[in-house]
Amino acid sequence: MAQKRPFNEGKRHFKKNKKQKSSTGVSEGSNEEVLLADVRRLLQDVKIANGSTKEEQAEKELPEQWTEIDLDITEISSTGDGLAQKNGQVYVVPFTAPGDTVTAKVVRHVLEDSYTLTDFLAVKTPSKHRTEIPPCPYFSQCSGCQFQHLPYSYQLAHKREIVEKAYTNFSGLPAAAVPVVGDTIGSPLQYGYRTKLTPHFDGPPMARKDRRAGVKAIWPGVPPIGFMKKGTRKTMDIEDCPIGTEAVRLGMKRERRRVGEEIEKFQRGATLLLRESTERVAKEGGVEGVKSGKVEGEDVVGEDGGEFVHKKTCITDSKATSTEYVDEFRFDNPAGSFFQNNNSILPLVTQYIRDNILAPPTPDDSTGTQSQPKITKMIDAYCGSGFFTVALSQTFTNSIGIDISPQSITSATHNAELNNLPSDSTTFISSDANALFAAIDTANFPPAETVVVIDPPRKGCDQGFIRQLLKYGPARICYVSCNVHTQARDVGWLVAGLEAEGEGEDERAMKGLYEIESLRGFDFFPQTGHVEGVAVLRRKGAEGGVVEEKSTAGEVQAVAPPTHCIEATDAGKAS
Ligand SMILES: C[S@@+](CC[C@H](N)C(=O)[O-])C[C@H]1O[C@@H](n2cnc3c(N)ncnc32)[C@H](O)[C@@H]1O
Repeated sequence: MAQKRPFNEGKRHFKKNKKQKSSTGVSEGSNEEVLLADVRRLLQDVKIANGSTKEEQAEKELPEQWTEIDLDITEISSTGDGLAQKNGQVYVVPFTAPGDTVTAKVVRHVLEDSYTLTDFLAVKTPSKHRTEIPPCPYFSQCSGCQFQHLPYSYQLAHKREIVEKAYTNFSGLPAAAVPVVGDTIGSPLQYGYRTKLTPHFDGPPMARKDRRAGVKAIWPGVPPIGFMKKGTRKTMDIEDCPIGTEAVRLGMKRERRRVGEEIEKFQRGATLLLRESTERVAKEGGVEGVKSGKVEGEDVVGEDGGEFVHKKTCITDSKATSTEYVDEFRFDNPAGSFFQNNNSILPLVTQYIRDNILAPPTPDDSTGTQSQPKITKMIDAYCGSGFFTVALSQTFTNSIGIDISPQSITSATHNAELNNLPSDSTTFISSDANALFAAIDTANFPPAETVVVIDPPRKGCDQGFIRQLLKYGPARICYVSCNVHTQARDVGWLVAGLEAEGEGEDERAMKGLYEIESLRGFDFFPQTGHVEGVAVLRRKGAEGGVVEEKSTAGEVQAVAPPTHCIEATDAGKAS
């Protein structure tokens, strides 16, 4: 059993956790930061429950590294790992459930933050929540999916709690400013949903100078091809991944075989791309449909797509074009570039946004008439290849999208054309999101008639963007995010406001103009600890700050170019 050693005995036995708090004191939404918030709250609860003092906790003894320890799991953290508390220390144990008693191996104590990372070894007494038999043989080793032992309803309830905690821990808002978080919307497919997987393999051991000198790599055999082993930097050999779509799983088998046969051609490790692509074939005209199987040497999966048959294949060339359909809309992209990875849930997300961003205007009490104009314009910030612009196009008379990647803007422009969106009402800007507001013509996009959809990368928006958004003051904001922690931080800024900065910045405009109307998670990634957050914000009106029809974000310029796309260099000068 575990040997004991005194806490913090002088020498640091375990590697210090380098990535700690953000230098700005503001959440960066990192795993460490999110875990730490859960650890602190759990320790606080324990302290309140047993009245222990800081000094008493400092007396605690910790087991030696690599020893085994039995633990009672009480909750799952927002990072997806189980948490147990023993003698004032929190133990983080992956692949567990609240109510489990498990044996774990001590990997690393994070002394300054009172938690310990462990490896899961075995269940001694199972939790009543542990009802599912994980279909994946790599469960409890692969870092990909932690929740296969939990029923889906439990996963959804847990993800609701993640959203709730994110707003408690990172928004800085009082509880009264955050609405009750709605139930998480589940994914229609809970396995077989991922349209993209990127397994990888490591290169052979080789001196750096030999590699630089171009010495040919010697492979001792075919290396493991797969995903990271949980808690390590080692790649596990993974033959199959049941969260991938059928076409992607077939592609995985084919690519593994190819790499095995051609390993000598590789000079170093590589990441493999597996991206599903769909061809729609009409059912009429004598075409019966496409059966799954080999067609001209290629693996094809035939699926019923309503009026159509969907021929699904797996693309491995990152520059080749992959096609996806969401409702009646078609999206073409370079296979290696960003597109949402769970096609099955996308129609639910776009329908939800449609239903929620156009909620009826509030009636004017004195006259009984509608006091706010109808929203008819959309700005799609961080638009990628135009998914939201295109999928929501029928709801708006004018849309404009912005993305920092010129390649994404080329795809967005192409996707608008593919879906017959007129170029005078749908435009895209290739630039940093911060350039957006200088390019907006408030005559074409009056704030009171405009919704801004925001879907940034995991790190969220920066304050510069939020500042400009507050100055512009659209009637509604719909914030979609793959990191609910940075989303909570940014929504906190929009609701509570920011300090006015420098001379000339309108203090009123920096006041919180917004209230959160609705908030919930969408389960884009079943079986994993991730949740996509969708927050809908409403401008409060005159009492919340300025309500101006003119942007103060910079020079106002017309945005009505003859084509869909405005080049980055022209972002502020569109005319
Ligand atoms: C999560 S993706 C969303 C894409 C798109 N909304 C979709 O659903 O396909 C985030 C996008 O933000 C873009 N991006 C990252 N930093 C940016 C910035 N500073 N300004 C504008 N776009 C940015 C990326 O190129 C990427 O396309």
